[in-house]
Amino acid sequence: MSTPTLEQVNAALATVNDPEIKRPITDLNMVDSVVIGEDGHVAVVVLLTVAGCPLKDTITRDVTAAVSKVPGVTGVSLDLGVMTAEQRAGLQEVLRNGQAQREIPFAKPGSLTKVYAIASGKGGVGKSSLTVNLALALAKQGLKVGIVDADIYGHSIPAMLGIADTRPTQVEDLIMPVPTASGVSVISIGMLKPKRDQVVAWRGPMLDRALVQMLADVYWGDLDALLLDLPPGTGDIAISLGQHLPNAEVIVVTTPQEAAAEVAERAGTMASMMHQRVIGVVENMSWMELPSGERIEVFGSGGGERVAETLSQRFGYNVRLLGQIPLDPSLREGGDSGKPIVDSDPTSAAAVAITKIADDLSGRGRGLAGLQLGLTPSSKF
Ligand SMILES: Nc1ncnc2c1ncn2[C@@H]1O[C@H](COP(=O)(O)OP(=O)(O)OP(=O)(O)O)[C@@H](O)[C@H]1O
Repeated sequence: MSTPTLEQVNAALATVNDPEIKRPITDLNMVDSVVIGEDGHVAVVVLLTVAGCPLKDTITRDVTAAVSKVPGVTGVSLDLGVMTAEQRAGLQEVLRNGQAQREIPFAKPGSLTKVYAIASGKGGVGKSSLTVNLALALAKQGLKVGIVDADIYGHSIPAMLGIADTRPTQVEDLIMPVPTASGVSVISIGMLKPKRDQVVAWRGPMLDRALVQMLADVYWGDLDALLLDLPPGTGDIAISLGQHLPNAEVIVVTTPQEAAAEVAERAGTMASMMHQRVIGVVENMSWMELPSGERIEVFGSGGGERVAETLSQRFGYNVRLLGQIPLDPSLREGGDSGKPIVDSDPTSAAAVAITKIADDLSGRGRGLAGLQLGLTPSSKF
């Protein structure tokens, strides 16, 4: 067989994506050199963005597999180097694509990314569980999905996705979101703290800076959907989000309980004051199904319907009940073990309910109804 050509090897390398940036390593100037021996042995040097890049094994595996497939290749050796400061600055330039720093791509007119803010009145209603499972369900449909975990009190998203100990890679002042096994990109407010166990006692301006950092200083690439897990209640992050991303669409999570519904209505109203559109309500922990098929309504009933009706009346547009998710031990187990049920137990009742909500969301058109125009908080409510 004839010796492979440089074009063939380069074409093979162009099929390898950097796992964090999700673009071909050839576009990112990560391929430093390719030497093809007469015996068909190919020696490749790939430059990592930072020393100790957590995904170097993935890059090694993918490069070796891609080059091995080229006809005539008898062996592949791969050396990993590290980019110089100058090369990293060049990469940052490529990634920013001429865009000014500190610009939030999702806030730009014409952005095609759907931004969903998952809000709740109080903690513990399942907002984070819904966020991760909804993100995975959307990713399963082939969408490119990102999650911003902005829940300063909880920031439980990384653990729920099995990436609790992963720190994001930084290329100069651009942060790479952490990729999960399911292909969802994640950044968490917990990843911005110097130490994981540090308590966040940030107030308005610090929180605002952290939110902007997660939106503007993270390389998100082209996302179809971005999900934001907000802290419970109507605090500083909700106000900042309204100012920076007025086009975000809000999903309110509640349990069926009367008292929970009342505080959920407040969270929805807050979003509307920030000129964001509340697109629907998700009722979680709606019932528990016994092996006999009997349903026990552990937290009562009607909360989700009530919040949807109240907000519809208040805003003058239809706020739908998007779905009801039953209490399901496998959902809790999936969260605790870092393997969300939409992936690990997709036929469970809760996973089916969440997948239905994802189908509903992705089936919606973009239309003018979802676009928000104002920036300043109104005092209508
Ligand atoms: N439908 C469900 N069935 C069983 N367990 C659930 C369900 N929804 C949530 N849980 C469990 O309830 C706990 C709280 O859920 P989660 O962390 O998602 O809530 P949260 O609203 O994000 O809370 P916080 O805002 O305080 O972080 C978790 O242990 C989660 O696994």
